[in-house]
Amino acid sequence: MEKLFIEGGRPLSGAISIHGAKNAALPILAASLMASGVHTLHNVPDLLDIQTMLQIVCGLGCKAELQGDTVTINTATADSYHVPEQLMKQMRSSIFLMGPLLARFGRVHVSQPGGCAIGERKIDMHLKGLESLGARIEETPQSIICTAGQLHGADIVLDFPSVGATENIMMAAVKAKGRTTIYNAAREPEIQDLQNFLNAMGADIIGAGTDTITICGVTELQPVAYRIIPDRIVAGTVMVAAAATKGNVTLEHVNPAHLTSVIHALKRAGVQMTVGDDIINVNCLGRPRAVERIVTSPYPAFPTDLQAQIMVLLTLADGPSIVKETIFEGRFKHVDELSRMGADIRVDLNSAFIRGVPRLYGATVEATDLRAGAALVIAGLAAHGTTVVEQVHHIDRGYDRIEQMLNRLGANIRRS
Ligand SMILES: CC(=O)N[C@H]1[C@@H](OP(=O)(O)OP(=O)(O)OC[C@H]2O[C@@H](n3ccc(=O)[nH]c3=O)[C@H](O)[C@@H]2O)O[C@H](CO)[C@@H](O)[C@@H]1O
Ligand SMILES: C=C(OP(=O)(O)O)C(=O)O
Repeated sequence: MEKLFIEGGRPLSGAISIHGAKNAALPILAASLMASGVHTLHNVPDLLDIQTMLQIVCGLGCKAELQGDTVTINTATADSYHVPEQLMKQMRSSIFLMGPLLARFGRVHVSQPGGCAIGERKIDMHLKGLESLGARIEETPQSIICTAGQLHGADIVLDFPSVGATENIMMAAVKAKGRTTIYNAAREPEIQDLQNFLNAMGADIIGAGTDTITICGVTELQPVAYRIIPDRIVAGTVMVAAAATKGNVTLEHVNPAHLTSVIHALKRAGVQMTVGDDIINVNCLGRPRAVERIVTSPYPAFPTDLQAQIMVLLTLADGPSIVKETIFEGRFKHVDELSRMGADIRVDLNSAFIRGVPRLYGATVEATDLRAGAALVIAGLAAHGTTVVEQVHHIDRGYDRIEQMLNRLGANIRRS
């Protein structure tokens, strides 16, 4: 098992280009199955989850490879609607195969998806949505078999604006007969990216980015070339790392509009932020200011995927802060690890009460999930002494060689 060895105490400085978004690339890769032929996807990050998705689509009969940041995928040879349990278990995003396979083959055989241990993460809204479109679902603890003749449009009201359920239903509805409207849809930028990709293939979708998405069924889709949006969570992670190390970093190839809540939170923490068309400069001169309250919520509010990272900054602030997590019930696992580095945090239900300390100290800590792991890397960069982060494979799910990215900004991180 690889570990990261971080020598802390060096301010990050310089410029860095942000890679493509995992959470956009994964559903788009799955959606490419719906149009037979050769697709070219640009700005695809080289991540563990992307490799897993490529393994899955190859297992379904496609030919796919990642070269540089470009995936070429030939879906013409796809001949299976069964995703083996061992691959399903490796990531949550394996569930994105349901909508596309149902749309292409009228049948899909999967099992419960895996992914970060950050909560129960049910898939009931995905399944209810597909049922509304006319799919029949047989669910056992081992497998989910979903069949349909011709899917039909439907009005679907989500109980909660689930990102994954919105995307799965959108994909399944693209070739359904008639019109589907998803109410209380999630509004994340990755959903807009999926809409743009599907429309480029010939779908007829409007409304992504709002809470009402309308999909008019079409019969034909064509393969396309498409560029994935920048990863707003990787960008946010670097922004917090720059601030926590009192650094001065310019992020390039980002979309500042996707980061409004994060920029706002950092400004409240006293960090100087300068925003251009596709660049953001982060400059932190002194100790961060405490922030009375940060609450995670669906987009455009503060993202749960940056909750652990911003908490690190607040552990170093000049007073008390509160971070409330409203999306996932098990997303405070980094708190115990940060406490081992000298942070003063008390958790009560879904709120973390943080009392800022002047400094953190290096320790051996465990990445329990992807973003908790990223937060520990930031803590290690800001801490005095050496931090060892174990279970790095979690971090590799969402960051393309995090140590190389941060070392380009002056960090001292070794993987071994
Ligand atoms: C690949 C991807 O895009 N992952 C993102 C996606 O995950 P994901 O799509 O899994 O997140 P959801 O928006 O679906 O989950 C939000 C909440 O709804 C619950 N829920 C969800 C579906 C369902 O059928 N039933 C149900 O109860 C979940 O347990 C959770 O409490 O959005 C999350 C919330 O922004 C992010 O943290 C993840 O990085
Ligand atoms: C929770 C995350 O991803 P996933 O939904 O793929 O587990 C994440 O990206 O932080």
